[in-house]
Amino acid sequence: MNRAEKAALQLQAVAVLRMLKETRTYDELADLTELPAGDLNRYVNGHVLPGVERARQVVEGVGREALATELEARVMFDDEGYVDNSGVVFDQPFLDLVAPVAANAFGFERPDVVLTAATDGITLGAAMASYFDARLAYAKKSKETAVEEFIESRQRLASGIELTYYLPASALSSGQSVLVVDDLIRSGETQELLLDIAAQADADLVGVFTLIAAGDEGMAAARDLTDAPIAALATFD
Ligand SMILES: O=P(O)(O)OC[C@H]1O[C@H](OP(=O)(O)OP(=O)(O)O)[C@H](O)[C@@H]1O
Ligand SMILES: Nc1ncnc2[nH]cnc12
Repeated sequence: MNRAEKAALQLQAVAVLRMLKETRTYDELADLTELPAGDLNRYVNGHVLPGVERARQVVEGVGREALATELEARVMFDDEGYVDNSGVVFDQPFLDLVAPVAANAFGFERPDVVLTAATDGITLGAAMASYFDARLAYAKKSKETAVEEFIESRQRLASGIELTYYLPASALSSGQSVLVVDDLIRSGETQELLLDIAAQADADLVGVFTLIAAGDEGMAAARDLTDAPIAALATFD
């Protein structure tokens, strides 16, 4: 890890601690993190930065668990099992915290491109792309005006409806490394289309990350399509 990467990790830990502090006293934060309350106060107020090892523990351990708990509290299911995740995907600062935690906890390599599906994947995709200093590409259900060449992927869903995603061909090139992300994986149909687009582009898949796995069907479908790591921040039955 070079100096800049260490500094970034230390600042991420401070951001995680500040998020946790919003709903906790310093004593509660000390219990949760097993760090002294006085030190935590100095980190949260920006007077001192946590050391690199402490920062790593906060980001990988406490950060991941706390973000998963926060995510679970914000996601609503209706009577038919549909997910309302607007409390998460509309909150860019929250997603900006998820990105480093997910990247560190699940060990994704830095990609050249983060690929997602419009619409709800875009804010997570932007957070991940910004964290990795990578480009963001999002496939859409319609063709962008004035773009001439697309990579497109179509499949007939279980419902009989056909779903097509289009990505401007210039957004993903042969040999580029790509991390596929989305807010939700349920049936896995969207993942199949995104992974097919990555394969058509001849890109190298470094992994798949979703905020929410609703059941295992979609995660299993994605696992069948790649050996790259596949991770969810939270899983719901
Ligand atoms: O695993 P699956 O069953 O494919 O479901 C997951 C997909 O469903 C949602 O998008 P949706 O198709 O509702 O489009 P939207 O983001 O435009 O709402 C979500 O953002 C994922 O992309
Ligand atoms: N909001 C949603 N909830 C559950 N499954 C979905 N598949 C696509 N959108 C969904």
